[in-house]
Amino acid sequence: MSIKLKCLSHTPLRGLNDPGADVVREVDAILARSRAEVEAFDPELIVVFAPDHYNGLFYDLMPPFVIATAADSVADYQTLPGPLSVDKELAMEMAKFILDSDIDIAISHRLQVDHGCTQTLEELTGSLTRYPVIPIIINSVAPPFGPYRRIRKLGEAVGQFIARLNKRVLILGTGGLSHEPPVPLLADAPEEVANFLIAGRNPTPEARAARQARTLATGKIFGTPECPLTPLNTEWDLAFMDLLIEGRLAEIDNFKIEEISRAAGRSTHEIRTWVAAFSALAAAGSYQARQDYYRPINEWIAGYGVISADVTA
Ligand SMILES: O=C(O)CCc1cccc(O)c1O
Ligand SMILES: [Fe+2]
Repeated sequence: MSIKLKCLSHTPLRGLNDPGADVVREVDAILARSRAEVEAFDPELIVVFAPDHYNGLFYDLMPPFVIATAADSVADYQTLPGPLSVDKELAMEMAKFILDSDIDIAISHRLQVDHGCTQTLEELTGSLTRYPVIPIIINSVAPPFGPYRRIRKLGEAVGQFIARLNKRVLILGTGGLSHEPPVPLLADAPEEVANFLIAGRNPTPEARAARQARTLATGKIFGTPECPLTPLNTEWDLAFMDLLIEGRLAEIDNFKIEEISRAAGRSTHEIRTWVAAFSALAAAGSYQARQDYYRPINEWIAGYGVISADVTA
């Protein structure tokens, strides 16, 4: 058994609204190094915990957790199109194991996934099909959310399953850290917006373009007084990464959803994917973790962080 973890922020504005060349080079370098590590590890399975941003999942039936036995990329922003190489049989076995562990999880036999899942896969493996993968989507964008302690339980069940496999497994978490991009809320939404949030799957190319233009326009002003959205919160991000690195996962059970939204932005809850990833790793053995990178990047609307960890025993 050999298990590695990488958690990193994603942002569809990477390459669309870049910060200065020095920062771009730094991030390119860290991603290149991460990708080389994955290549050297040669995982037999990738388990990716990811959010969805109203591309695959909508309020007509919004599940807290979904495991996919098959998944296609919606190719939003500049992400790759096409199917992911999901290990169908193993995904079903994992779903059964999770359910047997008293955790309710939805199963999709044909899930659409967005940049929240595919960007990190591409950055770390060069494609959507390089290795067998199991996507697990954790609702991080569409309130209400279950408490953080449920995310730990989900992660623990996945970690127990992985530990029995006798495979080289890479666990990924993607999203966060602090950030608040212009994602609409259902509460008080005008009818057109509500319709999109409830049943907006497979939008027209025009609707997708309009949405992406809105994200880009926000990226141009994010972090300035002109922008009403919650700014990035470096202090919050560093404290969260320290907590993970120091293995203080039990403290996450006290995380307050509304407090996090206020302090660090509504989409900060994408860190639920990091919580699940670390909980899975911790359930498989003791781990050692390191912070590879952190920088608050307004142009990308992201407290942008990268963490790696390995099971040591
Ligand atoms: O398209 C969307 O709805 C949101 C896009 C988006 C922007 C910045 C950081 C993110 O994590 C992210 O997902
Ligand atoms: Fe996101």
